[in-house]
Amino acid sequence: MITARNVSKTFNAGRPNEFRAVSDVTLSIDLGRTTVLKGPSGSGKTTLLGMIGCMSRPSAGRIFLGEREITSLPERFLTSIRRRTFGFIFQQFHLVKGLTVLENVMIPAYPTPERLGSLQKRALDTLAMFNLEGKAGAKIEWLSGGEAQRAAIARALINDPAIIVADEPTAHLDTRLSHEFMGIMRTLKGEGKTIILSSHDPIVYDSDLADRIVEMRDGRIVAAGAPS
Ligand SMILES: Nc1ncnc2c1ncn2[C@@H]1O[C@H](COP(=O)(O)OP(=O)(O)OP(=O)(O)O)[C@@H](O)[C@H]1O
Repeated sequence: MITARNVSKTFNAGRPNEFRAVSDVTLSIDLGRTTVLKGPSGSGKTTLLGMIGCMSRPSAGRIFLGEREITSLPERFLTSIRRRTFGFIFQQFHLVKGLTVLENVMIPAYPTPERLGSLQKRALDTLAMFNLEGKAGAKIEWLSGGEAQRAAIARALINDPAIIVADEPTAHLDTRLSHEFMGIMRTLKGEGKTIILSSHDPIVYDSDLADRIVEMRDGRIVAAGAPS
């Protein structure tokens, strides 16, 4: 279980533009289930996901991964937990132009003592899961929207994370690709992955994949429960 206890995040603290993006959030996320953070733009979903996924630290409150409190760990431990535990899929994919598809998929594995050949094989095997092995040597910007989406998912899976975090994953996808994305998430859930999605897209929050909907407004949780 992932637990957030009284978590807040304040940007620009002490300055005139101080802003509290997340306010006193307490939340438990079950492993092996799919949780959807739902709420309007600016409600704090990305900020909360970032803290849960060890990408940023709360200004107040504590986050636990199982029994282990991760909030106050030194940066190098946090980085190591993040890499081993979480796979991230971002709103605009954040694929790196100029690099090949294979290189993009390998990025989250670095730094690593693993031999390049072995890492490349793992990356190719991951791309093959998405029928992209033939595109491994292509520049990432040559891919179609659907291919780029699948490359982004492959990249999130390279370290075989237990938890997939996807921030507004369908925001830039058409309806067909959005459904395809949810199909891939369904397969990953079937393999036992924990999935945490943020979205204001009904294709995501109305999906039968969602076990729990957490609704946010102005940095706070206003409702949480099974989908109605
Ligand atoms: N680094 C930052 N500095 C200052 N304010 C920030 C920062 N990051 C986010 N915010 C503000 O915090 C609020 C919450 O942002 P956040 O990205 O978490 O919302 P969101 O619910 O994910 O929105 P969206 O659905 O548009 O992605 C917004 O008002 C945003 O402008």
